[in-house]
Amino acid sequence: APQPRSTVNIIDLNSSASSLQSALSRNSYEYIIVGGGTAGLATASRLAQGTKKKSVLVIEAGGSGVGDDIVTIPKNSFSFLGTDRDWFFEIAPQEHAANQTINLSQGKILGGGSAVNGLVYVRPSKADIDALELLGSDGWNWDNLYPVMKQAENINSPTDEQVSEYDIGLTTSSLGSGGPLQLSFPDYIPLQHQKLIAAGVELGHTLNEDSYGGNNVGTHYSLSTETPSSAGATRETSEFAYLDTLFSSKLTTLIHATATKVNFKKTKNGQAATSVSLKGPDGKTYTAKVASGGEVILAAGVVRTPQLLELSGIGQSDRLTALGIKPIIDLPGVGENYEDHTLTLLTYALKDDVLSFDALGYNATLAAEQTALYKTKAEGWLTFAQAVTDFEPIQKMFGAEDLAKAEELLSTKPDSIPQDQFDIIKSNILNGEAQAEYIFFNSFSAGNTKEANTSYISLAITHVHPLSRGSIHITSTDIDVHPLINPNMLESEWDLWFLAKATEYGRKIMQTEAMKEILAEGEAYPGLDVVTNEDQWIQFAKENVNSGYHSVGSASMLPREKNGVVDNKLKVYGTTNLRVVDLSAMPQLVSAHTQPVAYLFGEMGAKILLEAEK
Ligand SMILES: Cc1cc2nc3c(=O)[nH]c(=O)nc-3n(C[C@H](O)[C@H](O)[C@H](O)COP(=O)(O)OP(=O)(O)OC[C@H]3O[C@@H](n4cnc5c(N)ncnc54)[C@H](O)[C@@H]3O)c2cc1C
Repeated sequence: APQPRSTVNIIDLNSSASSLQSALSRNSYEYIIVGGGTAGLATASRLAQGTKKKSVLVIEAGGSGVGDDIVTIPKNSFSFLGTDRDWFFEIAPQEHAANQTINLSQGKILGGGSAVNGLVYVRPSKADIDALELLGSDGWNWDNLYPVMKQAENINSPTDEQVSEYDIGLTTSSLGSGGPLQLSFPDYIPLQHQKLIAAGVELGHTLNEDSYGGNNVGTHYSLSTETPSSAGATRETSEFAYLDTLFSSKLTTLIHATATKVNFKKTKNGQAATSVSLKGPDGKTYTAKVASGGEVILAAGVVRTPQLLELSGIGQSDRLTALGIKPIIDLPGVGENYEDHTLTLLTYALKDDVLSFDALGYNATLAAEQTALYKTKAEGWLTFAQAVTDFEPIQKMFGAEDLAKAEELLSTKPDSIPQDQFDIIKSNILNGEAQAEYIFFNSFSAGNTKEANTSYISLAITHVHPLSRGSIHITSTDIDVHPLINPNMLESEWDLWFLAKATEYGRKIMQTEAMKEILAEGEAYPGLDVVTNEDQWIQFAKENVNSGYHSVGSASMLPREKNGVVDNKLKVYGTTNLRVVDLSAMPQLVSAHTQPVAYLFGEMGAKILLEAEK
């Protein structure tokens, strides 16, 4: 059960900066975790519970999500955009995508991405996980990591009512039980989302009721990171799941505290982290000291972990020197090998009697009813964020001509991807692993022809294994200046063509008999007569590509000679005691949403550190 907040040791620098100053000057910490996000809090809580040492400190730039409706109500996912829980990142103009600049909001809050994301909880495939070992990280394979993924989880099986109302099938034994992270199905699943399963089946997709066991291909109901209605139907974040349940008095968490640099001393075994500099809301700099034998663990996310490494003198020496930073470790991989899922959206109006979240905006009675239902019984529309996903391989999506074209495009390695990553992805594509994901956003989410009093739905089409690789680098020594974020979207010809074809296939899904039962005539965006041939779909993909908010790779776990930044113990090359546990260490994207991988890395970080104590 969650601990009462008064027992969880959180120091808010907004209100207690002066007491912190004295606490930090008196104490040093065996483990300092920079970033209290998805992976960071999993590592911190597990470490604090298991360590024989005395103290664990978390430094988080944002505040707490407790009592915050934007965080806790599942329906409000994505409502953090543009609020003070948002880092406001933006991707640099994308040369291969019509020079678009693209939003890359990320959570600036305890829980990080887990506090603001779409709540989708889906498992990567066995092949995605085995790729880690193939890329050079011994021991990082499905057989070893599947139990670690399960250790994070507590599956709440669908209730009898949910099974009978929605026909939910799920192999629950493929999920963990007894872990801190509550997973469940929302009380309410809109009809249009249910139809996505029927549409897939109509097109010959596999109905996969065991998508958590290593094979994720097919259409299925998928779990959300939320508690069941019987426990309030609130979002699970790493704050609520880990910090509030795996209680340890050894753990101190600073909020509204921004780490600015890790400081080192040279030893015969490499650079040793001695302290972390941080900045409070008052602009003052504080120092958190690392105790003898202690470790610093970076968990600041895919954008800000490489930023901190570079600001601390670890990265491409020339780049650092040019900015006036003294390089202490020349590590060319820092900020490289970065990628994100690419995504397009198609929008459709629903028939008059089928309603989406848009109706909450034009029907005040419905909005009031649903709010009351949620507040009193934890039921109804507000419990819902997502519940259906469909992951498809090219063999299900394409006819013979397109399959031949795919083989032809894959005969040449694109420039930015290393050969071994390319070989793995290519063989997965040809072996029938999922390459495109289809989900609905339950509202008008793209286009400019929104009619009043009309409910819409948008189909999101994601390319899950892009080949293009980009980079994230600082351009300033100021922690508050965002790094230059360039995923290099659609650089590879395969990425562009596949995203275009997968989007076109999305329209096919929307033209099934199952969809005709709920959709109004036509297509609100882009329009059935606007995009009609392959060239137009390619242009559409270029001009409309979005980020899937699933960034990885900017401080990759790879061999050093392959541009790696951390080894298979998540330790930064050239250091004795600096680790990375967030998704910057994940070297390659998966055919899944990424929070389960962040929890996996968080759990692995603690496991590795606790084993090192033995
Ligand atoms: C809008 C959105 C929707 C998404 N939807 C889904 C979904 O439905 N399902 C899914 O599986 N995944 C989803 N994701 C992706 C998933 O949430 C992320 O991949 C995952 O949370 C990343 O975890 P992380 O630990 O690497 O980083 P984060 O969780 O982002 O944690 C980084 C933390 O570090 C803090 N921080 C950064 N810099 C500093 C600093 N200098 N000092 C102190 N603290 C710092 C940040 O505030 C943050 O709390 C979504 C992401 C977003 C942004």
